[in-house]
Amino acid sequence: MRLSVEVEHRLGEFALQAAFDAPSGVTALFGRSGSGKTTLVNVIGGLLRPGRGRVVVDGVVLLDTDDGTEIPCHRRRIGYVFQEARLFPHLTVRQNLLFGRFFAPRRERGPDLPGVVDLLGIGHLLARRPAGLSGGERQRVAIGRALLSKPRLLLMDEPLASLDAARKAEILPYLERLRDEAAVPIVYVSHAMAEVARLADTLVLLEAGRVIAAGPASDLVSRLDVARAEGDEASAVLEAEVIGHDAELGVTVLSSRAGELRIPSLNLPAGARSRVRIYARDVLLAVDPPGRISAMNVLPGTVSTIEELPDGSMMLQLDCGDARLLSRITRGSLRALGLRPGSPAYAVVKAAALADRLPAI
Ligand SMILES: Nc1ncnc2c1ncn2[C@@H]1O[C@H](COP(=O)(O)OP(=O)(O)OP(=O)(O)O)[C@@H](O)[C@H]1O
Repeated sequence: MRLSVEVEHRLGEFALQAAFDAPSGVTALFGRSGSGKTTLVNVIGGLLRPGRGRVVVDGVVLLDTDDGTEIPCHRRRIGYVFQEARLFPHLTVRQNLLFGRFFAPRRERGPDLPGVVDLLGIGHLLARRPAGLSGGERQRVAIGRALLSKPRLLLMDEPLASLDAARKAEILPYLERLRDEAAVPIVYVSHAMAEVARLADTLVLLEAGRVIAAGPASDLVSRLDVARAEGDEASAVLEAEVIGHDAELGVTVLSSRAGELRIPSLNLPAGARSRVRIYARDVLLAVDPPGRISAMNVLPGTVSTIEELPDGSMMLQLDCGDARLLSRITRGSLRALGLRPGSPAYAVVKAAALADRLPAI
């Protein structure tokens, strides 16, 4: 499956001129408020006809203004999940879910009610009405309803934005399951890097109506321009695989493109995949291999870029193995270490810094 989008559109003062291509999986549209994310989603979904545009999902042309192709919104087979769940208040959860199924083309393959209920963990809610659900539960039902319409694409516009931190944490693992188990591509709008780092396979960065970068999320998150915008939250994201556990040391060992990582024990079997988000503020640098040290992760690398941040601190990008890490240190530390682009250095990260960065399973 591939998603291909090209749009040119004016809205008053605002000009959207954006194009991107994405493979299957989760494609995050990421950018500040007003950068054009929702406008782009509305074009994909067919709620807005752009001045010029082409939208192709899995080889099916949904829109091509050049040759006049325009499949109407209700026939695009696109599932929507908005910031608020928008469930029918007078219907039970089961009836809300079945409402989604009502729109599913009979001949198409897709998830069934028991499969969706199991995927989203909403079996115990089926007889309830939306008013009796938490915000996170409501969103899970809204996702289930969208999935049961057998969409060829799921559009999620800031689905977690109206939830508090605890509800976000509760729902994220379900979104991960959705990504990993349901064969539906997802376009996910967000301006929260924490969500993007956890969920996105592809990242499309929007700024003032333009795509400033698009590509694999793990490569883009650690780019300096992204890091600059993220400030204290700047990070690198590594895809990792569990190699094993050391019960005595209380750690789980993961392999990643940057090298082996040790993190506090995780309840995952060997071979399981996980993502690790490493914040620039948690990465210390050493010129020589540190000797006796409490930090469990020492990753050799080479400094590739150094940049001063607006607050006077320094952001260094480090090539470690096949991956890129970020480290934020003071100007004084940089001077003391004498690091320059091309200098070898060791990235030092304590295991505990990686503890709460992992998906709860
Ligand atoms: N009908 C309209 N007329 C004029 N300008 C509009 C109209 N609708 C949206 N805009 C402008 O287009 C720009 C992009 O809006 P859009 O909603 O796509 O941004 P966004 O990235 O989704 O923002 P947010 O994260 O706040 O939802 C904004 O500057 C907005 O003010």
